[in-house]
Amino acid sequence: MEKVIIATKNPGKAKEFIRMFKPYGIEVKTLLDFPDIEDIEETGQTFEENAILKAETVCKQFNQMVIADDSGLIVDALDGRPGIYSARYAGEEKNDEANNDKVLNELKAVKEKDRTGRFYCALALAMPGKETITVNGKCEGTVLFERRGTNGFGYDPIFYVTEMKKSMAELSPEEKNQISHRKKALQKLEEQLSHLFLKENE
Ligand SMILES: O=c1[nH]c(=O)c2ncn([C@@H]3O[C@H](COP(=O)(O)OP(=O)(O)OP(=O)(O)O)[C@@H](O)[C@H]3O)c2[nH]1
Ligand SMILES: [Mg+2]
Repeated sequence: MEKVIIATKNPGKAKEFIRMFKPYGIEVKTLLDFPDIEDIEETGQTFEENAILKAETVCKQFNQMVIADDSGLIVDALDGRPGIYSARYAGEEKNDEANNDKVLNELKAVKEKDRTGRFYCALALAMPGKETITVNGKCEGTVLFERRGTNGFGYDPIFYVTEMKKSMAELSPEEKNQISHRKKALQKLEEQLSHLFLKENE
């Protein structure tokens, strides 16, 4: 693979993908490079369905290999919410601060041991004339009682990563990219399609 379009308009995701693809020497463009492309309505009932929808729509428009990411935070005490509605949990305008406030508020009375959850990422790779491939990755943790850290985006400040003993927003970009749901999903894609992911010196 020489170049890939990531079908996202989320600047936080875009940054993470650009960094993750660096070692492969693969040219990455995102929809932030193509501001005229219209928003794709996420009408699916699952992360996978939405990722496929985004990847296939953009693949048709560009006739090129496209990866889409549909992701979100799943909180057990909230029956899986915000889930596929993570981006717009507190309203249509996609406000990270308001989303975090809403989750913290809903969990106000929930004890630490019951605040478990995970970030989930579904990736879909759409290729002209081929079957779309989907993979997923998860990152387990708990929801904090207040924000911690300033890195990352979205719910990162309120999500404590069990494996790292830090909030996601306290991790450096490199650290987050080693353990994130997004990285784990991309690793699975690489395992399935190793011939597309050769590093520059291989
Ligand atoms: O703290 C976070 N760290 C993460 O690593 C992360 N990954 C996803 N999310 C949340 O889930 C929504 C995705 O929704 P989503 O997949 O529809 O993306 P989006 O609408 O933001 O952009 P697009 O890719 O659709 O253009 C995002 O907006 C965030 O609220 C994350 N939050
Ligand atoms: Mg979206």
